[in-house]
Amino acid sequence: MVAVYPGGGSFHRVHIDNADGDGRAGRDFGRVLTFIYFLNAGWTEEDGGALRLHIPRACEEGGPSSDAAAARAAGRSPAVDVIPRLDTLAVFRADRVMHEVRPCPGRHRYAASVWVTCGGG
Ligand SMILES: O=C(O)CCC(=O)C(=O)O
Ligand SMILES: [Fe+2]
Repeated sequence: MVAVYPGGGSFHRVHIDNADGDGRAGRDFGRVLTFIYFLNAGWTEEDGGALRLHIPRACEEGGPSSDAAAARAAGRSPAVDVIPRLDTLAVFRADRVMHEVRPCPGRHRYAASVWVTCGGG
């Protein structure tokens, strides 16, 4: 799927791509992995539209980083922002990683998404 955010503050609220875990109950097509390839030449942090990945607690096993611990202590979930520059590929667990698209104030933002599925459907 290719998606365009047309500027004007467009965004995508916090969500998960497969809310049904491994998809066996048939929701969200059993998505287990998300690949997002960004198509925006010359995009900078100032253009907004970051893909914000909220780090699940399971990824902190073996010792949370001090950044993650500080974020949780402040009542926030630790997160990583991916700037949607041309030729950047983001890959994450579709059934575990909450994420969002931060507001795009000006430019059109393009991204191609592919989901790997397992069961479900
Ligand atoms: O374009 C992006 O960075 C993410 C889009 C997304 O989360 C989705 O389509 O489910
Ligand atoms: Fe998503």
